[in-house]
Amino acid sequence: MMRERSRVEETISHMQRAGACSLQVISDFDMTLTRFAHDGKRVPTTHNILNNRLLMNEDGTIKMKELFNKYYPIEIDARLSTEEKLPLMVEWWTKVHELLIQQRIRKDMLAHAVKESRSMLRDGYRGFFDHLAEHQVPLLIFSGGVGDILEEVIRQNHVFHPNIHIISNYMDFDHTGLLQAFKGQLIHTYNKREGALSHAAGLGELQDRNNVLLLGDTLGDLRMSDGVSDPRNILTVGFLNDQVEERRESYLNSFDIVLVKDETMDVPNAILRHIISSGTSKTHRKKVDT
Ligand SMILES: Nc1ccn([C@@H]2O[C@H](COP(=O)(O)O)[C@@H](O)[C@H]2O)c(=O)n1
Repeated sequence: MMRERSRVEETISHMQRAGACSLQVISDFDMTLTRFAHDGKRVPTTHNILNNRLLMNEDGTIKMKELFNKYYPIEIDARLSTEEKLPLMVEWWTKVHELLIQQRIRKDMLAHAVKESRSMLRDGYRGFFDHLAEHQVPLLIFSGGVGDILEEVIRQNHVFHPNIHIISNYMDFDHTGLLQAFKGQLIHTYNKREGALSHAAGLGELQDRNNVLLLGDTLGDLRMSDGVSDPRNILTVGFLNDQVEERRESYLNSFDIVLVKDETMDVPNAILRHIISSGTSKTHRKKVDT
């Protein structure tokens, strides 16, 4: 579904003329680059991958599920405003991080937990990651999930390429490899603007790339591009995975393109193929300039 077809086409056409050298991709991770569901079951988020007997005791796994069941419906509730949700999201993340710290999670078990999990990137992910890397288009992954797990998921799928930058919640381990804290400022669904301004704006590689393809699954993700300096064209794609009828209107009013219960990267891949393949490449532009 599209908001205003002609405006979307015009934006894509501007981005295509500017080509790969002007482009950056900013994406959320959980339920945007990863699938929402597979075979009728939810695919775990990075936080939920930690909810594994290898890492947590039974009491811990029960508490973590209870917290998910309490706060996730609030996160996606179309009747609540961002302002109403914000303190509750901080409460959720804080409680879960405290719980994970109490569980004394071991760093050397993380890869194993990811391997055992049902985590899955969306169909067509390889084309997405490889194409961006091949054309040296930076991919900024901006996630309220757990950075260490996120990295492991993309590593185990063999797509952790050098063009990737990650802003997320990273674990801090003590000298024996036990989780003792989370590093830096907490990132959750609805404070991505602050993260964008304090982290993304400083990434040198992103300077002069004023065309943005933004991918997200919540309205909070739209703020991920707030750190882009001098943006020219921003095309936003929203994955509407859950509570479709309740949220359809707000997604259509907020994202340029809305993908409903689409577990693939087909649409972002088609847009990227169009922008990257026929646009002005770095080498071509240099030749033209000289
Ligand atoms: N304890 C938690 C906290 C959050 N989540 C989900 O993870 C998503 C955050 O990651 P993004 O990559 O999407 O920013 C968020 O949407 C929550 O639903 C969780 O599962 N457990």
